[in-house]
Amino acid sequence: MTSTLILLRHGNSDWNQKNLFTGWVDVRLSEQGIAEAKRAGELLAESGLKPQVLYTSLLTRAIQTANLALEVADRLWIPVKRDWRLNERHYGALQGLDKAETLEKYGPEQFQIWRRSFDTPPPALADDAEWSQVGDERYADLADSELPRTESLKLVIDRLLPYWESDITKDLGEGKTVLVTAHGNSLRALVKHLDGVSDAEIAELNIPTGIPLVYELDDDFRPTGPGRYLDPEAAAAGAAAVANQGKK
Ligand SMILES: Cc1ccc(S(=O)(=O)Nc2cc3c(c(O)c2O)C(=O)c2ccccc2C3=O)cc1
Repeated sequence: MTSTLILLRHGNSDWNQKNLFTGWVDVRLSEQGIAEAKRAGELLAESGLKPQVLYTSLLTRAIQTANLALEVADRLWIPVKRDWRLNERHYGALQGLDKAETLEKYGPEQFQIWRRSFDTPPPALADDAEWSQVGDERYADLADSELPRTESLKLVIDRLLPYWESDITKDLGEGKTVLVTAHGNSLRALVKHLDGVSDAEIAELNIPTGIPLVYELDDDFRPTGPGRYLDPEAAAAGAAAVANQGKK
């Protein structure tokens, strides 16, 4: 049975505005991000797509984005499943730092290594650090050994794909239209799997915020064609903006 998958990256957040590594720090959408989420709802409504189940991470910015978009699309009533395995990449000891602080603390060489690496995580965040998630109620069901203190993109993929296989594909297998509202790196992991992007190329893939990306999937949950953004022009501009962020 074929199915439709809609990926939606949360809108701009308060820490995006401050250009801070956010990761698992639970920040809210900025006013810009709220507007982006509402626009995503308009694009969904105009497309005629009708999400039948929602998956989100445990982070407020993704949950807000989904709620705002579904409210505009008049689909707030659909069932929702939330899981940590859709969370953003954990940025370890970089959480809460901006680019300048990171360069000052670790130096440009290490900065570039991390930035370009697929499987080298930043230093682990100490359990007593200001932006640690240790003791956060939303992760109470995780064994302490399961709670990340830092992640590489590879580790994000390693924890996300089992959830894709065990949960998300079940709804897709029933022919449902599934909306996944998540984060830049967790969605990169999904797109890498769907489009067969190489380890070397994935770090250069920038998914724009607030623009639904739609895949039609076959019986094996493989795309029947390329993913399509519901606003291709805005998506191209958004992806370029994310890429240019790194050139400042
Ligand atoms: C908070 C922040 C710091 C640096 C930038 S950037 O303009 O330099 N671009 C940038 C930087 C990085 C990264 C990035 O994607 C990026 O666009 C990373 O993915 C990354 C992953 C693990 C450790 C460090 C990095 C990283 O420094 C953007 C945002």
